[in-house]
Amino acid sequence: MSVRAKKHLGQHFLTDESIAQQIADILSENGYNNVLEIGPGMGVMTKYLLEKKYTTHVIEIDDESVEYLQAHYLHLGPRIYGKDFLKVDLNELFKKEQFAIIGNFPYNISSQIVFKTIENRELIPEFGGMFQMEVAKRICAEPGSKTYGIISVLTQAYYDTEYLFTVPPTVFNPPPRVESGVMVMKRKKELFLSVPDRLFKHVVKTAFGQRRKMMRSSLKSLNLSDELRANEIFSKRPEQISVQGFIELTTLIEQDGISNQ
Ligand SMILES: C[S@@+](CC[C@H](N)C(=O)[O-])C[C@H]1O[C@@H](n2cnc3c(N)ncnc32)[C@H](O)[C@@H]1O
Repeated sequence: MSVRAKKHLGQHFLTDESIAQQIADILSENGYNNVLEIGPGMGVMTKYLLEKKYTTHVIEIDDESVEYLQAHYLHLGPRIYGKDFLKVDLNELFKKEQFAIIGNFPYNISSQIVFKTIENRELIPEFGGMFQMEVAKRICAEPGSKTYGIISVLTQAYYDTEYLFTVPPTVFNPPPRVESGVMVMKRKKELFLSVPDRLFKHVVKTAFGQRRKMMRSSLKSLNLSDELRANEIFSKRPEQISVQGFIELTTLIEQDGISNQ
């Protein structure tokens, strides 16, 4: 028995055991006793996770895969949840204990997985696995590069990210149309920014909404004072501004808002 791949669930099963093992090995195993695998499918990575010292939890939306996992792996002790990762309450699932996330993620909900991780960062010190290569590279991109954008800044504000290696479509069944990339992120010491998350997110999204323009025009809708708009950061384009630069900019905008009231 094997699981029939369902396109709407982003199911591309990894067929190369050594890559599955390499991905299972990317977590540091420090500072937590639990690991949550998102989308285990037929468990190609799960069996390597089960050899580690932590408790392995897996969450899978597809009933057929859940049945397969129960039949083949239940005796090895994973906690299996037949649920949608995007809908589950992680605090309730882990009773406020720290856990790492790993997976060969469903590519159709990649950014949502990353954003949910950031929202729950107090629980999640480490996150690693495989995305569509372009998404993995965007998450890890540095300022000045073509791929540097909203997801790079919003992730790197809270996590240090590292792109590890590229995986070709030929090692999946069915093969995806694009290459895949494996990356890892480690939570920064400071869990909270010195500015409100919502304002930071709004500034970053507004700035990259018009990525070719200078900040002076892309942030026009924020009604900033002329004095602030004269600051040299406003003559830059968003891709030239570091994560720290965006935090400083948000501080200035917050103060400007206060002094404008
Ligand atoms: C790219 S496949 C990887 C399967 C397996 N880990 C492997 O490497 O062969 C992604 C898996 O995520 C599951 N999935 C899709 N959406 C999900 C969601 N919202 N919550 C949990 N699992 C999901 C799919 O059913 C599928 O098994």
